[in-house]
Amino acid sequence: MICIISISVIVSGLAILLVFLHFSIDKRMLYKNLNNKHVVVTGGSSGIGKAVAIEAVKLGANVTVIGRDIKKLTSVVTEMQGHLINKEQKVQYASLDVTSDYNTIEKCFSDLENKIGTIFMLFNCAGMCICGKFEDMKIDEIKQMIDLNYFGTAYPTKYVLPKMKERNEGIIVFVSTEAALLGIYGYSAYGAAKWAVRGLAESVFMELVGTNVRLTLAFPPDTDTPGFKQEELTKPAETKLISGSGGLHSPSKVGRKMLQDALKGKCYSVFGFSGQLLSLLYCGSIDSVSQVLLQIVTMGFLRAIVVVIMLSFHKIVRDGLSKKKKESSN
Ligand SMILES: NC(=O)C1=CN([C@@H]2O[C@H](COP(=O)(O)OP(=O)(O)OC[C@H]3O[C@@H](n4cnc5c(N)ncnc54)[C@H](OP(=O)(O)O)[C@@H]3O)[C@@H](O)[C@H]2O)C=CC1
Ligand SMILES: CCCCCCCCCCCCCCCC(=O)[C@@H](N)CO
Repeated sequence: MICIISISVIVSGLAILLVFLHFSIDKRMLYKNLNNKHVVVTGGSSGIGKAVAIEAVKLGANVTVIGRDIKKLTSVVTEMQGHLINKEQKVQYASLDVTSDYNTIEKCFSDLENKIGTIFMLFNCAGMCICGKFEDMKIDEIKQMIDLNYFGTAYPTKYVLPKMKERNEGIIVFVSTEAALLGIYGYSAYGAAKWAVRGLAESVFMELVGTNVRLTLAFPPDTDTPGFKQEELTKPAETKLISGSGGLHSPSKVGRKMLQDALKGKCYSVFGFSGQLLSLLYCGSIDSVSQVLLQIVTMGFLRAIVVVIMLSFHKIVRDGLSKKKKESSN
C-alpha cells in the first residue's frame, strides 16, 4: 500500500514538473538561413573561426572576419567570395586586436555596422591556449590568457548585447572548451580564462530569459587547427593524454555544429561523446524537457563512470610524476 502511494506521488510529481518545465522554459529560436544578416566572427581568419565564417557565407550571411594578421584575413575573404550564394551578399575583414581597450573595440564594431549593417550574430572565436602547469607559467602568459580569451570575448559582447536586447533579436556565441567543464592538468591559466567565459555566459543566460536574444556557449574538444598545432609544441605529456581522450576533430565539423546549435538557440553546444558526457554531468543549462529528464535519469550512473575516468586521469598524472622523479634521480 505504502509502495503504491509513494510510486503514485513520484509519478504525479514528475508529471507536474514536466508540465511546469514545458511552460517555463523559453522557447528556442530557430533560424534556417542567414540571408541579409550581418555575422561577425572574431578569430575568423583561422581554424574554427574560419570554418564558421565560411559556413555562415553558405547560409547567405554578410560576413565580417576579425583578426590581427591582414594576410590571413585577405586570404579568408577571397575564400569566402568563392562560397557566396547571392549577388547582394557582402564579405569583409577588419584588422583588430581584441585585447585592445574598450573604446577601440567600440569604434571598430561601430564602423563595421556602418559598412554592412547591424550585427545579427557575433561569434567570439578569437582565442588561444598556452599550456603548462600553473607554477611553470610566466606571469605575462597568465595575464595574456585572460586578456585574450575572457576580455576578447567580453568586450565585443558588451558592444552588441544592449543593441540586440533593444532590437529583441540576435545571437551571440562564446567559444569556451571542454576544459571548462572539467579542470584538466596543464590547462590551468587557459582553463581558468575559459571558465570565466563560461561563468559570464551562465549569468547572461539568465539575463536573457524572456527575450529573443540568444547566447550559445560552445565547448569544443581538441580540434585540428593551426592554433592546436602550435599549442602541441609545448603541451605537457599528461595534458596530451588526457585531452586526447576526447579525440581530435576537424574544424569544419566543429564550426558547423556550433553554428547549427546557435541557430537553434541552444544554450550549450557540445561536440562528440566527451562533450555529451561532460555536459550531461557538469550541467548549468536548461535547454529542454528531454535534456533535463535525461540528466535526472542518468546523472548518478554517469557520475560513477566519470569518477573512474577522473581517477584514471589522476593515475596518468601520478605516473608522469614518478617517471619524472626517476629521470631526475638518474
Ligand atoms: N583547437 C582546439 O583544440 C580548441 C580551440 N578552442 C578555442 O577555439 C577558438 C579558436 O581556436 P583555433 O581555431 O584553434 O585557433 P587558431 O589559432 O587557428 O585561430 C585563432 C584566430 O584568432 C585570431 N586571434 C588571435 N589572437 C587575436 C587577437 N589578440 N585579436 C584578434 N584576433 C586574434 C587569429 O588571428 P591573428 O593571429 O591574425 O590575430 C585567428 O584568426 C579559440 O578561442 C580556442 O581557445 C577551444 C577548444 C579546443
Ligand atoms: C572514452 C573516453 C571518455 C572521455 C571523457 C572525458 C574526456 C575529457 C576530455 C577533455 C578534453 C579537453 C579538450 C580541451 C581542448 C582545448 O581547449 C585545447 N585544445 C585548447 O585549444
